[in-house]
Amino acid sequence: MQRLRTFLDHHCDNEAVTDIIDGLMVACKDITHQLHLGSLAGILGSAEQENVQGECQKKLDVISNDLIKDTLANIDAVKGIASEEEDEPVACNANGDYLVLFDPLDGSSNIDVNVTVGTIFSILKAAPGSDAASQQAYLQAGTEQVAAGYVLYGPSTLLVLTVGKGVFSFTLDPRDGEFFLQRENIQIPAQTQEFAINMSNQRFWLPQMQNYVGDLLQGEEGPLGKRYNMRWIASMVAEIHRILTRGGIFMYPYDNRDPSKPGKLRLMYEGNPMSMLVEQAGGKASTAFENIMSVQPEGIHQRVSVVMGSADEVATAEKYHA
Ligand SMILES: O=P(O)(O)OC[C@H]1O[C@](O)(COP(=O)(O)O)[C@@H](O)[C@@H]1O
Ligand SMILES: [Mg+2]
Ligand SMILES: [Mg+2]
Repeated sequence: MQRLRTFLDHHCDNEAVTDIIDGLMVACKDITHQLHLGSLAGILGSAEQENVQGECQKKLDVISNDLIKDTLANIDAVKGIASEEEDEPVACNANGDYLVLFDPLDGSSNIDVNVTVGTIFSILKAAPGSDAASQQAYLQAGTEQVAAGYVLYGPSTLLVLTVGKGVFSFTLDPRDGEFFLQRENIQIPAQTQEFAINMSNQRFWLPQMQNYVGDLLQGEEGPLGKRYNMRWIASMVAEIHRILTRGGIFMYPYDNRDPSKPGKLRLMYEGNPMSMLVEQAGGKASTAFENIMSVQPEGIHQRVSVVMGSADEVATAEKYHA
């Protein structure tokens, strides 16, 4: 079995990116440990404070953010970081060439019920002379990502990674703290009969999305002519991992619950990295109107509509919006 570092040394022809991914995994192993301790360490529950997006932070959101931030700040190649849990970007090493954007703990509403959560990350090259303390340095489209991935904290801790040459997954062996290569060149089946969406928002979606999901629900009696199954874990990492394992379509579309928040998921550290993984695995990642990775970001915490997974099914969803 191949160790992560050995794999990266052969597969990733960029030493700086290898160091960043390797370093990031040190923090993710610490997060695994904290999650395993859970209530024994008194770290479940709310941190009694809000992040910049007005969302109530969990203690573990804050702990995970600090672990990743401190680890990355000590890696020479990292020029700056942007996180869901930081209002503004944080400059790290002036001589670094890379920017790391992350969601330290995705699906954190699931922590207290002991359901799968994850860390999502995206790595961008910093423009020469850019100021890593300013948002402007980070506002690059998803197509510019040099690497992306997530760590899923479930029954096992897994890393799923792309450096632009396919998607690979690694399992953490808790006995020696090493990640080992498990699946190579992961491919998402083009067709599916499984969808994931939070149905409780149905009345807030655009009419096009209501029509599409309405037709999914009609199954073999409707225009799509097949019966669908539904899943909703409320943890994007877990949903995307299912899709990378057996196909499916995951949607968190625009809705009009709150006009200041068109869509729930964040472009730069949720939408873009997951889109890179899905596309590298032969799937499709769309806002329902355009490719997510083509969206030009205007802010690091910008939200985006997400429709991603099996290529043919995402294309069908897009047709309803054409
Ligand atoms: O609670 P809802 O509306 O079902 O939303 C669930 C979605 O929100 C998220 O939890 C957002 O991520 P955070 O937990 O990092 O804020 C996704 O993982 C998930 O898909
Ligand atoms: Mg998230
Ligand atoms: Mg989060």
